[in-house]
Amino acid sequence: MEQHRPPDPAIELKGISKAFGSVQANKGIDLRVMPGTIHGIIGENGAGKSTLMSILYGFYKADAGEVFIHGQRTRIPDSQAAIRAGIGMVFQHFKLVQNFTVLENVILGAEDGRRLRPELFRARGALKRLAEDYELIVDPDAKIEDLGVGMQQRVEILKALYRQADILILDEPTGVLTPAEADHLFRILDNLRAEGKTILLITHKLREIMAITDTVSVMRRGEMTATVNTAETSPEHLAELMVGRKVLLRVDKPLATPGKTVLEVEDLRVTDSAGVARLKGISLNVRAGEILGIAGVAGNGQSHLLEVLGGIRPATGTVRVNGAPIDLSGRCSDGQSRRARGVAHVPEDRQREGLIMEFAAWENMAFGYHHAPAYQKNALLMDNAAIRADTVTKMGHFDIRPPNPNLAARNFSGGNQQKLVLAREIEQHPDLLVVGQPTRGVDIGAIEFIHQRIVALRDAGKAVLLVSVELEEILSLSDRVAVMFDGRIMGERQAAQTDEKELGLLMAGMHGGAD
Ligand SMILES: Nc1ncnc2c1ncn2[C@@H]1O[C@H](COP(=O)(O)OP(=O)(O)OP(=O)(O)O)[C@@H](O)[C@H]1O
Repeated sequence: MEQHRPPDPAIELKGISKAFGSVQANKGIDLRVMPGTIHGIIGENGAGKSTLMSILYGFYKADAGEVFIHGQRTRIPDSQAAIRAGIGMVFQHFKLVQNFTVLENVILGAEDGRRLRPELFRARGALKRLAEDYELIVDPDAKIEDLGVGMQQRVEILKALYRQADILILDEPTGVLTPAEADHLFRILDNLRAEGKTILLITHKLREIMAITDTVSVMRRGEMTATVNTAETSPEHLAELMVGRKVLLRVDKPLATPGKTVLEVEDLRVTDSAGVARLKGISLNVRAGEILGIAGVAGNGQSHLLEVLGGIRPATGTVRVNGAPIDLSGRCSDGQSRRARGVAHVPEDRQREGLIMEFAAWENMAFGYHHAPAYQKNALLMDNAAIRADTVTKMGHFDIRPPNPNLAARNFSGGNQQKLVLAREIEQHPDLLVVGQPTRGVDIGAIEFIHQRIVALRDAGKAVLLVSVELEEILSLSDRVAVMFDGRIMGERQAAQTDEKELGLLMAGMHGGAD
């Protein structure tokens, strides 16, 4: 009788190692992923997930180890080789040409010496088929700059599929998506799996791992420590495998005892450079010892509110901190005076607004606080040694890895970059913390820690304004919740007296009953 040989794994890694200086980012990694499956990769910040994917995509050269694609030993010295091997990557920070159309972006780099016009014609047909087969619907003639992030991500996927990828790597694909966009992405991934494609999915969201993957591997400190069938595990078990201890998946906090009003916002209005009204008369207040959460689907004005409060976007209206009005001209230098007034700001986009990526961690730690007396040597000079020492202390408090103050911000993993910004702002013990998406890209152990620190700030009598697209985070951290829709506050609720359903209705612009 003929014996059926099991198929070769779509991806097999054997003994992959990679060091950056003294940091061993990957240590002898073995991994097998079967074709037609979705395989999740989880792990703490800095565990080495992105490094491993970069090796598979030919961005980094491994120091040791072998890659087999569908049973064939494959060398991947660059991304061209990865594409030839049928591997496609969907980046966190998209690499599309903004003023080109979707179609032009899809063929860019794939023309392969062929003539442009027939290639465009061919691509138009291919996009139509891909849209039908996988629900990957995008207008081929739209300019990238006019598309939202969810659509841009679809273009990245289309680009990979157009190049015949049958293995797709997605690194934190839902970090920038609205919940509806994330659901759509998962339908696309499901369709791709049904067609036999193999998908590697890096995410910190255990909910996503449980919902979509077949198997999941856990990385810890550069090693692959476990691989399990998703159906045989639970979020609690995965969290424990990842962090090596039990993790509280919900915040446990005492009731708030709010004091005097710290932040008063009255009739705040913003019109953007294209003349579109983004904030249409926002009024709210936050008292000492309470956390006000701002819920809302991304793009309803929350980012503009954060930027105004952070001093980097002009607005009309009134904002008072501890009773005194603050300047709303939006000049960057105003950030400094705000800090002197006890306002700390964690922007939503750590790479654009929170850090200077080429600067060392210690330089970033002084960013905005360079006038602090502890950082001054004398009237003219800053005390660099003191800033470095302070950075090391803060890195310890926030478990930032590696705890090297001289490393440039760009050489930290994404989650550790986020922790650098949070450490800088929270450790100032501000009267008012304005924080956007505090746990984006952050691992589950660090989320627990960051949540505890925000609650501790509240319990020390400080005021916190929290913006997050994660409804779970809003509900578990906030004392009061205000919902934003289309530049307005749709309603306000005590967090203990509302739920995801009611907030969801408000977030969709529907009034959910009495205010
Ligand atoms: N180009 C580089 N130079 C120096 N160190 C680097 C470089 N790239 C990554 N590292 C280090 O390698 C380690 C692994 O980083 P990697 O980005 O792979 O982690 P990760 O698991 O993807 O983390 P996160 O969940 O935070 O994105 C980290 O300690 C990081 O600081």
